[in-house]
This record gives sequence, structure tokens and C-alpha cells, in this order.
Amino acid sequence: MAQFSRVSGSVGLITLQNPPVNALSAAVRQGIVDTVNKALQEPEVKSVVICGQNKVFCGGADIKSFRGVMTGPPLIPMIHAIEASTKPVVAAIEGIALGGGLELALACHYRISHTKARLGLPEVTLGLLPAAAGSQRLPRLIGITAALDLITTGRHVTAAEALQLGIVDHVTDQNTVDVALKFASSVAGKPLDARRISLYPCPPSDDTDALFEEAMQRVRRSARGAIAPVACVQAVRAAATLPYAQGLEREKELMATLFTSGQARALQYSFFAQRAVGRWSMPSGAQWDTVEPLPVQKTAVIGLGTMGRGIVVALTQAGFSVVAVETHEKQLTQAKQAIEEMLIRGAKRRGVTPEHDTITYSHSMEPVANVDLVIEAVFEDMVLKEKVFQQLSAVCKPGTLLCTNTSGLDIDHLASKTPNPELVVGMHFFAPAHVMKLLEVVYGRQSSPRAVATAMQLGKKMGKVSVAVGNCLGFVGNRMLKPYMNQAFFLLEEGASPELVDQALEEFGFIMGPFRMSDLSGIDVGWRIRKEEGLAVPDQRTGQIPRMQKGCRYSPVGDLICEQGRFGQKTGQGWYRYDKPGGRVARPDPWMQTFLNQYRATHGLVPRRIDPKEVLERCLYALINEGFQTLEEGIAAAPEDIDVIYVFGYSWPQHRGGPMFYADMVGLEKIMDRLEHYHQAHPDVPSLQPCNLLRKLVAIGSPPIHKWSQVMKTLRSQL
Ligand SMILES: CC/C=C\CC(=O)SCCNC(=O)CCNC(=O)[C@H](O)C(C)(C)COP(=O)(O)OP(=O)(O)OC[C@H]1O[C@@H](n2cnc3c(N)ncnc32)[C@H](O)[C@@H]1OP(=O)(O)O
Repeated sequence: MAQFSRVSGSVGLITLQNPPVNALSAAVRQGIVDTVNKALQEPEVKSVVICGQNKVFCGGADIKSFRGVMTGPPLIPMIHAIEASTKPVVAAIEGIALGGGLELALACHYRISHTKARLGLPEVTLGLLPAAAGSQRLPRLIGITAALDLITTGRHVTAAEALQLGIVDHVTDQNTVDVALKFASSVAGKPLDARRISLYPCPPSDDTDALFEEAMQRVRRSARGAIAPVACVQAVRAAATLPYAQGLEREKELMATLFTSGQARALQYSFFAQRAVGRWSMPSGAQWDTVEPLPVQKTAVIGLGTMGRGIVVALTQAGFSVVAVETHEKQLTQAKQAIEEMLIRGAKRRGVTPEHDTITYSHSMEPVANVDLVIEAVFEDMVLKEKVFQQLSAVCKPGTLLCTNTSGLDIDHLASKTPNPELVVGMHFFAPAHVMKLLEVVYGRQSSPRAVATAMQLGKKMGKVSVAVGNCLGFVGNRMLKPYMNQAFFLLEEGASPELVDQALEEFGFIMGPFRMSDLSGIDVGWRIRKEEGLAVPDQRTGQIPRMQKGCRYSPVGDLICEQGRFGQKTGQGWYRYDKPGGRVARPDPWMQTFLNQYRATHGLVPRRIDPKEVLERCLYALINEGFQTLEEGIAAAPEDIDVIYVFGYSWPQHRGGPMFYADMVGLEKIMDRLEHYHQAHPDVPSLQPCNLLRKLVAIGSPPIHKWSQVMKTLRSQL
């Protein structure tokens, strides 16, 4: 809806009304058309102001409506009618002007913004482009380079930057609507042609071809196969090289391709999935809207290795006071310096003053006594963590929440070492913890709903996308990674090279394939865990690590690599070789080829040609199958939880939605058939055997992803 009123006799005020973000639903568009007509027809009205209800201008098109048939007046003619108006129209921008919201403002003759407003064209993040003439108007207003930046990244700008770029005419910290009304009154009757952006020529650049060539290359490099950023460059190019009307036609053509692409569907699903994970629930029925979080102001981090340092930075930047504890004096000094540097760099990037006075460094636990919440981030060793939790239980005030940053150890076991297991939860951060957006909040059998609510809220305040998951080995993310990594190892045994496997998965859209990723994070990390699990241990009789363990196929290739001291980038050699220890550029290593040949010969394995399709199917479908298993067990509450974890923690390409969305796109029947096919070929790999939930979904006709929850409920109630 949009409401019309007349202010001071001569200014028509149009207020968009569609909480919470005044999205341009069919009703809002109809309201705008009607109220603009009214303003034009009423002779007393000399100028017009458009604003949004509740101090929010407009969050753009209604994304929910993209799923169905579009109804109501189309956006483009509505926007053109505003620009063509013979009476001046002023946009009063408060809160946000995003996507169609900013395009609406660009059609107005003047834009006045509140200092705290944010503006942008984020369509690219939804797999689209600004197709309500935004791709044609913005370059004409602010130039090609700046427009390319905003349109291809979708980033939001502050009012100050918008003013500097020329997107808005004036910024105020007063009541924006009042300022706009006064201004509208002052420009009544003034000529408007010079204010109609569609009439502007696109500002020339020195070498348009070179500029677009460079932009296209940059975008292709970072897009990982996403098509919207490429279409955005093409649309801006149309603005730079074609008359406005033809540019609009091109914009429409490009949008038509994007709109119907699976990528747009995936990215829009991902938008809503990110919000859905905030509405967490626990198997007990406790959920986000029925549980009050505990108040948290003072926090502590125990252990200042890489993870601990990142967590201290993230907490400090979110405004919490932090006691940072590291028992080794030398490590404490180094950590302090590293944290200060990270805070300075972060503050510089955000244009604020660094906040270090809120951190207290300590080599003892004493200052932790009066904090509200502790995050333990010591080495991934259960005995060490148990000791820390016992110390914390002795020193902390009653009611302190004890969180562990383990990446997969048993939360229930750790909780059992404290007198208050209900106050123990896992907070699994991803490295680097001050950068990576994902946080898995892991509840154990005894974790109280308030403890979960508190950790979820803390994550939100730290700017994380937090997902509540149940307790099991590896939780959701690392548990699903295991069958994926196993397949990658098996493929090496059967004839693939690390390059072949990585390339297939990188072309799919992962930032790094499993072997480059493992070189980056350190191959020895998994080796240590496998040794603790009793897997990477030579058989006393043969002296070799067995290739069958507990009745299942096991590949020791990763263990053998580590035995050679090849831990990845840090040692300059891993699955690849690097110029020096710490080097970043991975090069294929002839040593690896020889090693694999010898390994296969030793075990009588005849190498065969493996194609990228098999790599994708085996690695991804095994991972997806494990995803279904976590849903079946209730470890993950919904497919959205898994998808958000994979997109934000494991570089799953966002334009493919996440593993479970991808499974829905590929077709559950196909996934099940291919898994069965591979399981027949490898009967000693149980993770290739389709799980019950997948079978059940296929049996009832493969319902779409939003209907899986119902089947999951039935299945769990039958168990
Ligand atoms: C021809 C095509 C023309 C134009 C194309 C477009 O305009 S595409 C849309 C472009 N706009 C956007 O991409 C904005 C998307 N929204 C956001 O980035 C954030 O929601 C926003 C506006 C910055 C607010 O963030 P905040 O953290 O304050 O709230 P939250 O994200 O939780 O959102 C609150 C609820 O509003 C829903 N919502 C937000 N934007 C839209 C939208 N454009 N359409 C529909 N619904 C929207 C959001 O889902 C939340 O609802 P919930 O029920 O909680 O999921």
C-alpha cells in the first residue's frame, strides 16, 4: 500500500506501507501508481515527496513474489511515470534504499538521505541485475567505474559515500521527511529536465573497451561460475554504449535470462535460508521465540592460538569486553601484538577507531572470575579441554556460560566434567574467526535452551550467521566433510591426481578443491584426528596402515603423505609443492605422481581414467547423503541449516544454494540412483549407501525441499 496526504497545502506526501522493509509488493506498486496519479491530478499539489513508513524508505522488490506469477502494475512504467512527472518528486530516504527501492529513488528528481541510511543495488546477490532501469540510470549519474563497482558487488553504501558519489543530493541528521517536504516546496515550478537522469549522457571514459574488458575479467575471476555479475557488466556496458531506450531493452533481455535461471532461484533460497536459521529449535521443542537469552557483557577467551585470536577480535569489534587468557608467556606476548594489529587493520577498513582498551590480557584464569561467558579455544585435545573446563568451573561465578570452540569433539563429554552441564554449549567458529561468517552453535543433551539462545544471540551480535545443531562427531559441517574427503582419497587410489579432483570441484564453484584446501589448513590436522581415532595406525603384523578398518574401506594416502613430513603450505610440500614453506602458489608435484604410482602398485590397484563427472558425483553425493542422515537423526533441524553451513563455512558456491538445495535441483531420484550405482561398485563404502530419509523422499515422489520437514517429522516419529 501507499498512503497519500497533502502537507502545508501544496506538497503531496506519498508514504510506502509494507512492513518491515516496505518492499515493492503488487499492492505497494499499485499504491504508488494511484497516489502519483492523484498528486499529478490535484492542482493544489505543486511538488511531491516519497518516503517509507517507520523510517524505512524501501528494501526493493518483494523477493517472495519472485517465486510466483507477477501481478500488479509493472515496476518500470511506474518508475518512468515518476521521472516524467511535471511536478518535482523528492525521495526522502531513511533506513534503506535497496534494489528497486534505490531505482525508485533514482527516478525521483531529487534525493535527500538521512545520515544513517544505507543505499545499494544488491540484485546481483539474488542472481539478478537492477532491471528497473538501475543499470542504465546509475552509470549516467555517477560514472561507469563507480556504477560497475556497486552493481557487480551489490555492496551497500553509507549516506556519506552516496553523497560523495553523487547518488544523493543532500544528507541530513534531522527528520528527513520534514527536510524533504521543505525542499520540495522550494523547488515547486522549477524546470525538471536537468533532473531526469535518463536524459543524461553516460559520462565518457578514456578507454571504454579496456575498462569493460578489465571489469569482465575481474568479475569472471571472482564469480566462481555465477552468471549475474557477468550480466551486470554487460548491462552497464549497454548504458555506456547505447542510447537509453536501447540500453533498457538490453537490460530487460539480460534480466529475462537471469530471472529464469536456477542460479537466481538458488540465491533467493539462500537469502531466506540465512534468515530461517535464526528461527532455531531444539528437539525438546524449545525455540528462538520462546527463550530469553542471558545478558552478556563481559566475555573471556581461553587459548590465544589462531582461533582464539580471531575470536577475541570478533568479540571486541562487536563491543564486548574480553579477558584474553594464554598460559604461555611468549605466546601471550605474540598474541597481544597480533590481536592489536588485526584490530588496527579492521578499524582502518571500517573507518573507525580501533577498540583495544576493552581487552585484558592474562596468563592466569583469575580475571575470568566475573565474566558472563567464556569461549575455550585451546588445542583440539579432549584431555586438555577437560582440564580447562574443570579450572573454569572452579573459578567462574555461578551462571557463567561455558562454550567450547571445538570443531567436532563431544560436547556431552565435556559438559559432564562440569557441575553445570546445562551451561555448556559448543561455539564452533571457522578460521579466521574474525572474518568467516559461520558459527555452529552446538547443543548437548543437557544444554539449556537459554544457553543456546545466548550463544545464538552472541553470534548474531558478532555479525555471524549462526546455526544451532545437535552434538555428534564433527557436528554438521565436518561430519559431512568426512565422506567427501574419503571419496577424494579413494579417487586418488583409483587413478585420479589431486589436480584432477580439485579442478572438477573448483569448476563446480568451490574456492578450493579438497587437496588445495587441505594443504592450506594443514594435512596433519586430519592425520592427528585419525591417529586419535585409531585409524592412521600401522598394523603390528604388516607394518602398514590397513586399507580396511572396522569393515569399511579406508585410504591411508593422507597419513602416508604426513609421514613424509608433507603437511601442506606450511612445510612447502603437501598434495602440491610450493616455492617455500608458507608459499601460497600450488604447483603439481611430480613426486606425488611417483608416490601414487608406487602406492597403487604396492596394493595391486590398477589405475583407470576418471572423469570430472565421477569426481563430482562421488564427492558431492556422498556429502549430500550424509546431509540427509543428519536430518534424519535431527542433528540438523532443516535443510536450510545444512545449506547455510556449507555456503558460509565450506565455500559451497552460493549460486548453487547449498548441498541440499542442489540435491533438490539435481533430483533426489538421480542422486539415489547414482549413490546406489557407486555403492554397488564399492560395497565396502557405507557412506555411498542411500540413507532412509533419501529413500523415503524418493518413494513419495521427491517432494520439493520446502516440504521435506514434514517427511522428516513423520520419519522421526516412526523411529
Ligand atoms: C525488476 C526487478 C527490480 C528490482 C529487484 C529488487 O529490488 S530485488 C530486491 C533487492 N533488495 C534486497 O536485496 C534487499 C534484501 N533485504 C536485505 O538485505 C535485508 O533484509 C535488509 C533490508 C537490509 C534488512 O536487514 P535486517 O537485518 O534489518 O532484517 P532482515 O534481513 O531479517 O529482514 C527482515 C524481514 O524482511 C524480509 N525482507 C527483507 N527484504 C525483503 C524484500 N526485498 N522482499 C521481501 N522480504 C524482505 C526478510 O526476509 C525478513 O523477513 P523474515 O520473515 O524474518 O524472513
